[in-house]
Amino acid sequence: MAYDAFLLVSFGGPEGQEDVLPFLENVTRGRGIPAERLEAVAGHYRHFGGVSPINAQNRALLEALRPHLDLPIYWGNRNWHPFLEDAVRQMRDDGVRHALAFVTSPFGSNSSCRQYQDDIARAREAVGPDAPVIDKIRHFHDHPLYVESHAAAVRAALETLPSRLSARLVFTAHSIPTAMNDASGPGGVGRYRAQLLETAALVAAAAAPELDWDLVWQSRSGPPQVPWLEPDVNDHLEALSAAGVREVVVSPIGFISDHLEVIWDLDNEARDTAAKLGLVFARAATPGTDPRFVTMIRQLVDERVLAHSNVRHALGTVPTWDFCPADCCVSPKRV
Ligand SMILES: CC1=C(CCC(=O)O)c2cc3nc(cc4[nH]c(cc5[nH]c(cc1n2)c(C)c5CCC(=O)O)c(CCC(=O)O)c4C)C(CCC(=O)O)=C3C
Ligand SMILES: [Fe+2]
Repeated sequence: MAYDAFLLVSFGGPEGQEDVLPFLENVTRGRGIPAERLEAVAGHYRHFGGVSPINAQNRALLEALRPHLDLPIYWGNRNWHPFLEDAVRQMRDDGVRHALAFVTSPFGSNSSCRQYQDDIARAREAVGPDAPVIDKIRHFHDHPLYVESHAAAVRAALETLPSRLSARLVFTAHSIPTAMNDASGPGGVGRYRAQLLETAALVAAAAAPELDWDLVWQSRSGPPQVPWLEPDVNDHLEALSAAGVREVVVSPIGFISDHLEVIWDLDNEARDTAAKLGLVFARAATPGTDPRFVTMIRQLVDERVLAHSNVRHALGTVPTWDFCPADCCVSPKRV
């Protein structure tokens, strides 16, 4: 396939106190998030001066990628500047015809895949008929370099523990409504949780096959009466402590960099929970600009540009594809 641009597509985050509320409005418009939850999340951003770490992390990723890509690079977010629509307009003005998009989430679900594709479609529509065609790069939840990047971080975190032999690995990902999980994948097969279980198993096997591990969830939102994936990481730490576990490594395999959810919900909240329980707690790093992760992106681009569809680096058995079927992760839209 002849691509003439690379587009990084991400979530976006506020870059100052005055950005916090308009950003949260963009994220939660029509989504029924309770006011108390929004207040709390606004407080997390305010705690860091109203600055989300995510935009700086994307800038750093683009700088790390630049020497590895032969294509012009663009960047657009769903929820904050630089917006996707502006990036698509710039591409159009620069004469780009067919861009390849890397979305900063490895997994399927309405929130982590379909929503990004819908937003790309909306941005193209806004720009008009001469907007470039934009293809999304496939899921990479079991790419050997995604797995190895997290596994190396788990090994490094284990090194910091007094007695790594009795440690428990606790893998975390962003919780989503159970109905959204059930509807993820073609025809609704619970693909989000299935992919995360596969990532967790692969990272555990690569990092410390002798240790027990669990997959749990973090950063639940939404109204309390709507069921989301459980258990929450904090509840799980209590259960582990009650069962006699003394040391944990928490590895956020659902995140590619240290988003606000990682630095607040894990480094503040979960760490506090662990401290109250007397658990030794180490948080494993996310890929960020790890050279393995950067190389993975290069490989995913090559996979599409060279159209060597028989060369798909993948360690697991949950299938991935270049173009999502029309019925993938569509319904229910939002709960
Ligand atoms: C699966 C998933 C990912 C991982 C995949 C991906 O990366 O896309 C993710 C990432 C992120 N989520 C983020 C921020 C927020 N997510 C929210 C709300 C929600 N997230 C959801 C799911 C996910 N979210 C859902 C189902 C909701 C409910 C509303 C809805 O149905 O859409 C809210 C509203 C307040 C609240 O938390 O209630 C905020 C502020 C940021 C930026 C962080 C930063 O600034 O560093 C990032 C990377
Ligand atoms: Fe989110």
